[in-house]
Amino acid sequence: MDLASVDDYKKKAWSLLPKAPLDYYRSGAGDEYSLRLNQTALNRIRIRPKFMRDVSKRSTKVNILGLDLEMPVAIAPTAMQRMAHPEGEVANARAAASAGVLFTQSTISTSSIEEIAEATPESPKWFQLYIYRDRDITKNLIRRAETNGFKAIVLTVDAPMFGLRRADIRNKFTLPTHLRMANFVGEKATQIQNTSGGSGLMEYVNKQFDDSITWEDLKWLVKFTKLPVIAKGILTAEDATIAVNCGCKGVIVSNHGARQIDGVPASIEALPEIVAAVGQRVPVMMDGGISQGTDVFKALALGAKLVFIGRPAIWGLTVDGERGVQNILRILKEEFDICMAIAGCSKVTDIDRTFVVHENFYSKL
Ligand SMILES: Cc1cc2nc3c(=O)[nH]c(=O)nc-3n(C[C@H](O)[C@H](O)[C@H](O)COP(=O)(O)O)c2cc1C
Ligand SMILES: CCCCCCC(=O)C(=O)O
Repeated sequence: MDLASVDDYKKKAWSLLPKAPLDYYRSGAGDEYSLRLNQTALNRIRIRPKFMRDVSKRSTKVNILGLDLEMPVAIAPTAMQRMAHPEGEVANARAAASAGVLFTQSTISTSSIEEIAEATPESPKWFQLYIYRDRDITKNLIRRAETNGFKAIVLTVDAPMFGLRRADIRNKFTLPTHLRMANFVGEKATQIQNTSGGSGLMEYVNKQFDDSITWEDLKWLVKFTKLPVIAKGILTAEDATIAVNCGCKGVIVSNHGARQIDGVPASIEALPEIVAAVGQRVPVMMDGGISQGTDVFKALALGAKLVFIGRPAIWGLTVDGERGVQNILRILKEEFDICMAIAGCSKVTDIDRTFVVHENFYSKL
């Protein structure tokens, strides 16, 4: 098998995608220091395996906010997936459904809420929300997610503005004309225009997204929707505590794939302080740099209940559509299961803080 790891899929996808979509998917903010850090920080964590523990019967299953999931890996919301494959988000959601994992749909999708619901009526899915200046647009998205079987609203809190993504500026990035922002048919928010000569998406976001939002808006959202609300993009204990006090039923530790501010910590670095702050009250989840089963294990050992993958699913989608994402999920599940077994864990709840140390631990030797 020549595609045996997420990294194999990444390399293949990079060779297939045209420059502008590849740069959009791949890149991070600024000099991309935090982008590299998302993975190097994971590599600085060492697993402390504990042997001879009868791991003959194992399960990778978890339950998150009432959802039974085959493994603690979910699909993160990523925008505009039809640039990667003609079936875009629909293929990604179908792959998640067949693997029994959670799919999160982005507001900025090239497939609509209704298309995702029709393609995967029974499977677990959450809807990721950006708050638009036009509150009617925002309310309409929430109501459609509710009536179409989505089980939570994931409010992304780290995007009052678009991060400085130089590749998109250089490429004058815009959505190819055969694609559409599928959640906004007939509304002004459908179109990305590029009047600035820079990134069209940056222009769109800075025009449409509400940069005045505060925690009061989160409180409004918690009241407005009957679904649980989860805050995504949390990087500090302070914000995690506020989010939970505002009524969030979960938090996602994330630096947005390092696409918003360069110089922020890796998500895995921020995770422990957030687990310490709110981990007894709500599930703490994380994303950023997860590319192997051992990364999943490390995040869980540091207190995450669920991890998300963004780019890895896009690489799978690019290479082979629904089947490509299925393979990415299969690879991660196998790798996670093998890691659990050899480290001495039969079930996900066996994984705890004692299974990892920072590499500095060994420099004392
Ligand atoms: C191409 C791309 C598009 C994204 N679009 C969104 C989005 O629409 N909403 C959102 O909350 N996060 C978005 N993110 C961030 C992801 O949800 C997630 O936080 C990040 O990709 C995780 O890092 P990873 O790509 O290393 O797995 C996007 C990330 C990428 C790479
Ligand atoms: C930060 C707002 C960006 C909206 C577009 C989708 C997205 O989140 C991304 O990272 O790209």
